Amino acid sequence: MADSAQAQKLVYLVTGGCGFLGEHVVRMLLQREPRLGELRVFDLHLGPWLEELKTGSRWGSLWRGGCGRFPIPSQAGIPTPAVEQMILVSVHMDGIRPVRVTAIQGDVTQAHEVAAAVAGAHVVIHTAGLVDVFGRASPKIIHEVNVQGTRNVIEACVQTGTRFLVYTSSMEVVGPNTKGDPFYRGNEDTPYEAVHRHPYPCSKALAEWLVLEANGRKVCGGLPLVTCALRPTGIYGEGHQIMRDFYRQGLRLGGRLFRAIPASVEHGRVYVGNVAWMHVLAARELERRAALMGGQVYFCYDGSPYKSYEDFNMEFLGPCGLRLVGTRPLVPYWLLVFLAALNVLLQWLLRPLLLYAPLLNPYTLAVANTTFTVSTDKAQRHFGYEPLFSWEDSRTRTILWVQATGGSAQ
Ligand SMILES: NC(=O)C1=CN([C@@H]2O[C@H](COP(=O)(O)OP(=O)(O)OC[C@H]3O[C@@H](n4cnc5c(N)ncnc54)[C@H](O)[C@@H]3O)[C@@H](O)[C@H]2O)C=CC1
Ligand SMILES: C[C@H](CCCC(C)(C)O)[C@H]1CC[C@H]2[C@@H]3[C@H](O)CC4=CC(=O)CC[C@]4(C)[C@H]3CC[C@]12C
Repeated sequence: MADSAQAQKLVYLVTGGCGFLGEHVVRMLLQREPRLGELRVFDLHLGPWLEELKTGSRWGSLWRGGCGRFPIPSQAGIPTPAVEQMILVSVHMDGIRPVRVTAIQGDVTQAHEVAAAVAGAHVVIHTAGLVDVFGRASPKIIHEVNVQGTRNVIEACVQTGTRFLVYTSSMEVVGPNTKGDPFYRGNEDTPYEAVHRHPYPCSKALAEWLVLEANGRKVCGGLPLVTCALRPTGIYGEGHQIMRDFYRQGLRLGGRLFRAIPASVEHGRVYVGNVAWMHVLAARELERRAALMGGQVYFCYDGSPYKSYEDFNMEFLGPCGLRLVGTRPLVPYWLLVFLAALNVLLQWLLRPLLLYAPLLNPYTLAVANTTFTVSTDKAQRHFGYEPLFSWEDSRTRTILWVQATGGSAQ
């Protein structure tokens, strides 16, 4: 990748580009990546928001320009997945410039679809994943999407000559572990016994390992692949479905939520805009700092305060009119453990009839009830990451989003 913005226009691919985080990564690239020439947005479900980009009708106006539907040519005989292209004029930080946005409806578990999307890309940001800790999907599907999907992305890079891969990992790769050991303000080198049983963290850990292992592999053309993995803590912000679920639950309960977790348990959280910014920066710096960044992991963090999961949510839900009842948990912990186990049983019994997947289960209870916070400057030292959004900004943006969409079906 060349240094000047004029010298080379780069092709970026964002897998999972229509998800909660992926959408923010896409928008961040359009706003803040001066060398962006083409942006490929790959997702199983494209959703309506890409269309809305053209009119700028969601989260502020970014866009002007036209759109056309036409197939991209099949690369090296590989059949292409469903593709829509838009030539858009992005209002970038440093001026107005054309960017080709290519929406690709595809499945990361299908190697040929991934290869077609990756061919010709300079950088891949792989955020696609199945985020399920509620038992909605089977362990097999979680493994297929998160592990086999990641393997397909790596192999596609190797086959097609794409050299730079940023992977969205998770704090869950480290913990909380099955013993519930606290991880207090830890960094990437803090010793911690990472032991998992749940399919989601197991799959993320395996996928992260694949990505890091692939660093240095020769891609088509003979140059080495450069990879790194970012490990966000619990992400919040515009588009966070669980936050909206809690808001709606609070409204149903007459404007109240009931404390279940002690206020002393700290749970790490990070604003989605800062997670997106960290991805954009990491992707940008991977070539220049390949020796330093290649094969590395980075916790993804910002200035969000260390609080319990519920107290943190109240930073947004409070200004939206909800109240958290109780300074201490209202039900004893043993009862929560019992209810969580009961939910597992009910999920199993009801499975032939319906999908019962409540928020409370033994895994989510353990995660919410175990201190896990990070404090590190590794990303700052390695590629100059500083949060783009202050805590006040992040909070305001999230509150406005909850207020705007909390009661609607959006
Ligand atoms: N939400 C959170 O708190 C955290 C999320 N992460 C990671 O961040 C990434 C993004 O997560 P979110 O945006 O929260 O989830 P999300 O569910 O909103 O986004 C994931 C996207 O991947 C797409 N996808 C799923 N299966 C696919 C497949 N087979 N082929 C192509 N696309 C597929 C989905 O359609 C969705 O748009 C995931 O890899 C997740 O593991 C990491 C840490 C915390
Ligand atoms: C749903 C949980 C809160 C329920 C509280 C209860 C049991 C009292 O009703 C959420 C608590 C912690 C969340 C997880 C955490 O933020 C880390 C995550 C990282 C990821 O990579 C994916 C999402 C998640 C597992 C996140 C999921 C919801 C919680 C378990």
